Amino acid sequence: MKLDADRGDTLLRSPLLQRFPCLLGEPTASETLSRLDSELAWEQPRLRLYGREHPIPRRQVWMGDGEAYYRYSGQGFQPVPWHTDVAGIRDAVVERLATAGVAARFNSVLLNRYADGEERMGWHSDDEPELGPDPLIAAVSLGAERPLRMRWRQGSGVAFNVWLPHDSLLLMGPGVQRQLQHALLPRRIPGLRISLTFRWIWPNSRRD
Ligand SMILES: O=C(O)CCC(=O)C(=O)O
Ligand SMILES: [Fe+2]
Repeated sequence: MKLDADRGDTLLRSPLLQRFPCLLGEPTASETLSRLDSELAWEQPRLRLYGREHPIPRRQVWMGDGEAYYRYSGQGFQPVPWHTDVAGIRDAVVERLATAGVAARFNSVLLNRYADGEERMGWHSDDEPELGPDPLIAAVSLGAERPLRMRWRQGSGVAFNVWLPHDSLLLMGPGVQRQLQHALLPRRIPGLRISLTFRWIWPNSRRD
């Protein structure tokens, strides 16, 4: 059982897309979900889309080391300091990936809070310049199981769903952002979901 969790589930070999179950275990995973929900200062910034401003259809917190300044849709985000639980999840991710033979480091995380299946994130790749040319991104899911929809940016490959159960980890390896886009589309799935997408922001890449 332990071995299977360590090896995970390889969804794509090139670029590497791999899903691991049971990152934190219970009751830690469920307790962490409710602590993050109640303790973090969730924000709903307004972003400009096609010349009009809209509140994002979810809530978020940008967290990390002080140097991990990030620009996204024309706005800058200064990270809030690490919450103890989130630092613990970061360390568990690094350890699980190391066991799977993947070396990774993270100085920042975007936490996304989806109150229910109506809340969502549109099509995008995580390809901002501060992430470097071929970022490795690790996404942890807590709460309601929803599919991350993936589609190829070029060619005729078919789109597919990656279901992300409570307490799972999805590794998006180098090349995933360059070759694919992903989205969390609205679905009739009830329940709170919080995702944590861990990244490495190159220090001194501030663009403003
Ligand atoms: O909520 C998710 O699983 C997707 C989050 C995401 O794509 C991101 O934070 O860039
Ligand atoms: Fe993303």
